[in-house]
Amino acid sequence: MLNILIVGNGQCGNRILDAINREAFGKKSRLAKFYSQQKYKSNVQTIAINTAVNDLKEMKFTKAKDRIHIPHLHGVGANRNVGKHVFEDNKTHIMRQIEERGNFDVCFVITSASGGTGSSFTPMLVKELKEKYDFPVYAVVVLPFREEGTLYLQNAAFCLRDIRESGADGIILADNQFLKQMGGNVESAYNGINDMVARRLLFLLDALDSEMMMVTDLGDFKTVMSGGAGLATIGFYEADTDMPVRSAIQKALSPSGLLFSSDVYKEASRAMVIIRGDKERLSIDEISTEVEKLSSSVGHVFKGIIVRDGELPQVLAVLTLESASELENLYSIAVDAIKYERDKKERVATVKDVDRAFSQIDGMDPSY
Ligand SMILES: Nc1nc2c(ncn2[C@@H]2O[C@H](COP(=O)(O)OP(=O)(O)OP(=O)(O)O)[C@@H](O)[C@H]2O)c(=O)[nH]1
Repeated sequence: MLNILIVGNGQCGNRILDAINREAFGKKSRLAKFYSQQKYKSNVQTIAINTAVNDLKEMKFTKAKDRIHIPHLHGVGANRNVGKHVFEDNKTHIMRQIEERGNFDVCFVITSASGGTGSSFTPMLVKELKEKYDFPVYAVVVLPFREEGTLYLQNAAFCLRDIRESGADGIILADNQFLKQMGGNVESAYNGINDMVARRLLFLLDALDSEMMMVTDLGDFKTVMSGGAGLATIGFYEADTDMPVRSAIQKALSPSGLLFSSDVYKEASRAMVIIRGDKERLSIDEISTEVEKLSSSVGHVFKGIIVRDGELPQVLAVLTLESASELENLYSIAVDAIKYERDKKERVATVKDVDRAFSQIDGMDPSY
């Protein structure tokens, strides 16, 4: 049995963590977690960390003892410098909370790249974890909608770089911009995206701790994640009643199945494909053909098959990327955003008009 730690930092990280707990505890009741066992096979510990107490209160499926409030106003207002200071001041407290939960085989830290709290806490937390423990730590990072503004874009660019430099064993990307077709308004898009990420992570955890017909395990996952440029994405698809497993694999690998835009046949470096379902529906020939097609363009593909009676075929693909053209696009607009913010700051520093206006009343008092 694997011991797994999942940390959700900041609002986005908290919400995805809550979606994971909802799936794991069953959706029936808000109070299900108090009465029923979680559905994880592994020993999974979840911790939500945030500076904004309201974000923590909003969580419905994560136990109160698993929500750690780091007091700082109502968040750090997308300012990563403030966030870094707040983490540093509270590092001992945060690390003690983790230590108290025991030993782990693997850890996932979930965050948005673009806010203040999660994006600054995550690289620092990963660094602390890597210095203290020897289990692998993977960051699950949500990229912003491109129209969300210059501060979010520049945060995303610096956050990703910081996470890579933190010693993380890999970064799994999910992109709000790419996934925004999930829902009509922002809230339902968020919920849809959070559910997608939660479902994929739970499937992965299940697969890493399963008795499989063909086995993939944590060791294989580590090998996949260590390939490429340290960046990865996850694809998933559940077949309809009549869909052959071959089509489900193709769909999981196609843009509509992925969390981050990529042509995996061109950009992937290593992969792990796990197929789960009723034995009758899992044609070994079809599976082998599709996996060979992928391995002929990406190199090594680990293959896992989990037999579950009565289940429709579901396919999960973890893919590390050796190049990511979409990330290059993001960085090129982030550079414009950084320049824009810098120029604005310089302008504000040199423009004295407002000071001049105020100085006109220096030494005067209001008369009533
Ligand atoms: N997918 C998804 N993205 C979210 C969600 N909530 C916020 N985001 C995205 O996260 C980014 C903002 O980061 P947050 O996680 O809200 O910020 P934070 O880490 O709490 O930091 P501060 O609020 O600045 O202290 C934006 O790009 C949002 O689009 C969510 O529930 N799901």
